[in-house]
Amino acid sequence: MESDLKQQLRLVDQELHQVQDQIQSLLQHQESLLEQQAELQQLIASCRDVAAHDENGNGPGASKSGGVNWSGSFEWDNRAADIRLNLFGIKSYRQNQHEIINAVMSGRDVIVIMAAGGGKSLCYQLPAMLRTGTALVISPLLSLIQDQVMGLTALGISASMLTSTTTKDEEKSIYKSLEKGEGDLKILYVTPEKVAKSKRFVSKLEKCNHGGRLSLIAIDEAHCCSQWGHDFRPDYKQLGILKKQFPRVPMIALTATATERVQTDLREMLQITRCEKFVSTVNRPNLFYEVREKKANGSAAIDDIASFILDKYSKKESGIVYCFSRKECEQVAAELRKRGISAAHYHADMKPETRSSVHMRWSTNKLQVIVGTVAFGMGINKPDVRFVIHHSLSKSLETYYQESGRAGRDGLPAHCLLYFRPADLPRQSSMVFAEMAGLHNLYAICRFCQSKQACRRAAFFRHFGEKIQKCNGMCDNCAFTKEVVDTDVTEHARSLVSMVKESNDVEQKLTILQLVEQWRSQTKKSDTDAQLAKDLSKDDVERVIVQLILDGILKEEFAHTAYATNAYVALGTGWRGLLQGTGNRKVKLEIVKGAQSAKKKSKANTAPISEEGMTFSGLGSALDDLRQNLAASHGGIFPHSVLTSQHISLLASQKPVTMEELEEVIGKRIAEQYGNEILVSITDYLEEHPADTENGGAWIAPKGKRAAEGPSTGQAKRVAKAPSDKPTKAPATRQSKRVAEGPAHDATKTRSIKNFLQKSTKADTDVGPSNTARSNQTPESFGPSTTKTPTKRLSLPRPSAISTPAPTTPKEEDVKQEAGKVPQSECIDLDSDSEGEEDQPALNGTVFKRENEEEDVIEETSSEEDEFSLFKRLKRQ
Ligand SMILES: Nc1ncnc2c1ncn2[C@@H]1O[C@H](COP(=O)(O)OP(=O)(O)OP(=O)(O)O)[C@@H](O)[C@H]1O
Repeated sequence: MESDLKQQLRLVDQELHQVQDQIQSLLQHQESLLEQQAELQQLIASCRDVAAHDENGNGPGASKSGGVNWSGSFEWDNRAADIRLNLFGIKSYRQNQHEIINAVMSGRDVIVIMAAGGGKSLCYQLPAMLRTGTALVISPLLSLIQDQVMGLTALGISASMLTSTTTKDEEKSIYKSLEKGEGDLKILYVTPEKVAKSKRFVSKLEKCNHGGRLSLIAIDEAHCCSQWGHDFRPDYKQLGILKKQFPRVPMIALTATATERVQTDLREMLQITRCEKFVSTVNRPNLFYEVREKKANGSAAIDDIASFILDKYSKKESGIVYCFSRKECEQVAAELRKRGISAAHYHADMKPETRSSVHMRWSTNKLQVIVGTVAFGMGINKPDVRFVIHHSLSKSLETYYQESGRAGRDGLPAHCLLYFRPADLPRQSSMVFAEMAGLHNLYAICRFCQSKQACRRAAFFRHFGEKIQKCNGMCDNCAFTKEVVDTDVTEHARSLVSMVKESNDVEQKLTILQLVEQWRSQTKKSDTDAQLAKDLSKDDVERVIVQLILDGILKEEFAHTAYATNAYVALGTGWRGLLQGTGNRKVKLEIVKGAQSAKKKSKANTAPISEEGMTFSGLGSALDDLRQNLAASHGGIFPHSVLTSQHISLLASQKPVTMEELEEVIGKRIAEQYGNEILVSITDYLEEHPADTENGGAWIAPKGKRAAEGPSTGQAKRVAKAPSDKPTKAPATRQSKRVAEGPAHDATKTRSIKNFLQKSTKADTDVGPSNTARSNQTPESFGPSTTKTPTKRLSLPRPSAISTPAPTTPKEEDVKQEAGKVPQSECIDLDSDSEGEEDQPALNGTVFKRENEEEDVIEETSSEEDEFSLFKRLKRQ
């Protein structure tokens, strides 16, 4: 009787398992359908936009909504143009900026989706300058806030922040300004916590609004509102109260990426359901995407990374290497240092002083590479990051887009390199499986990595629901020719799945790596299957297993211990179909045979320029030196706060030689601050290179490679279109024409400019026309008054000119000190040919310590508060 019942129970259990599998599979299917639905809706919306654009004859960013053509003329146009050029130093608007500014100025709520480096800040900073009162900006990280406030202060804009680092006196004066309108505070930055937790602050805001002085509210990194976004912050959820309290104040929510679902969340949470939406392309044409197979041997993998950096970035161009765990960061940084690269680790488990110092050294180009966990993320404002390397897989395509997108924010060529090894999958999956759609997102990036043929860029377009655009050879699969064989591995797959079934039947759990080992050793011994083992390398077997997981034939299962989560392989929903051969189910694997070579250039295809480093040449290089020196002598501000790379490119091509000409390129404010030095640098250069009509000193890719299209400057385009490896001729600007006409003419001209400068400097010192403006500036903003000696040739050493690493430089010593901090006991054996065994128990599964990145990020946010004063102090030193 009892045995009958037990038999029945077993049957019910079995059926329950099957039902659960089916539910799981249906849920996955539902998830993927929802995703497709969102993507299709977005595609339909963008088709409508294109149709509207065609009808109206407006540009792609033009937006006409509710009868308003945001690209049209508005009463503030002239004032806006004046502030744009003369205050912000920006010559023309980029896609959508003008329209967004018009919508905000018209009092509308707006969602802005614009890629990293696209120019989101201008969209709220410019209206903040145009409108009366104070703009409130909510930003998630102190480091971001601090950079923005410093940048604005350097431009002479009254900007402050209210954070835990604000002194009582500063707070008092900010509150007075909000309450009574004292002072002229134009932009106030706060973290979301301030809005969510400080009643006092909200009541001051109410007073500010009551007095008609709350000009607008900007929510930066707005994707943090949504649980569907990649960086959810609970405090962002509270921001809905702002619209409730201040319904008439325009709100602008900005983010680099937001799927349709995230956008819906944003609208609802911020209570701006009737807002205008401006979506710019996610395309970053200057980024070259590449996925490489990561070698199983840890040391060989680092060798690969090191030679990539040393070969292509020998001028110490900045880069980031992302790692999975803190321990891995320390080890990889130490190994890179051993290979002659100036690198330091960065993660949440470091003293605030050390973290701040690493960040500072990297920001000021004294350290080439930061090796960080994803905790080193959102706060990065450095525009000239030339490469982002992922030593380990990201957790989704979206996070990869964000993390790799920290490269090339200045619009110049940069390289995004991801090292993928299928055996890295369980490390990530054991971290994300509990997240909503965690596995679904992780498997999407695995598919991206497993593919040897599909365009990487197209994967991003599809993911973000955007129409596919040309890649122009800017990813490995489009740039390189390789023989990819679509290999039928159905038999191998069957054999692997049988093995999983057998072990599951006896309740034995297998990790991916254990399955690989067991399968290889058993098939080698088998009379019938020995050939199967010979067909595939160990790496290929790992790839087949991951492919089976991606196809739902196998699945991952997770088991918890007190300290870790273990990932195992189990039977997925499709295993029966494969084993029974129903539906002619085939399993295919893309296998690359032989070496890859660069594809022949097609009409659209440029050379993979990011294969090479990028640097300025000629006058561009002289101006690059100058901005480094000026930044250092002006209280250690960032070089791009003096001149952006776009400015340098324009100056190098247009070669202005009078203050008026210079103002046309960089605007009055920057010209007022640094104009004399810039003109001296240009005239000196022209004097020394009278025949320099070539290239104009724009950025060049060394070793004769062509540069990709840079930021939206005419010069960038011209360089990109150069038909040969020869440097491109400068456009026929006034100056280049003049130079071409004869050096004698120019020499006279440059001498007279020098005379003029000498005179004007003297006048400056005596009565100082530009002193009036400067007298209002804080010493910290503008530093020592180097503008007083413009005629003296600036010949300070060029920081970036330090070529090969010299072990005795203080910089290297710093780095060695960092190395000394890595406890030996924590170092993995990089020579072992292990499958990540350093993190695994001997027998029973893949164990990963819970050093997850979320923890890192949270820690960073809190400890960054403490770091701020340190950061400021270090910056001043
Ligand atoms: N219209 C423009 N023309 C030239 N440069 C511009 C323009 N608009 C903005 N920039 C410059 O582009 C750079 C990036 O701008 P910004 O920091 O606003 O980007 P972002 O969209 O906020 O990027 P991220 O999401 O990475 O923070 C800045 O140096 C900014 O001065």
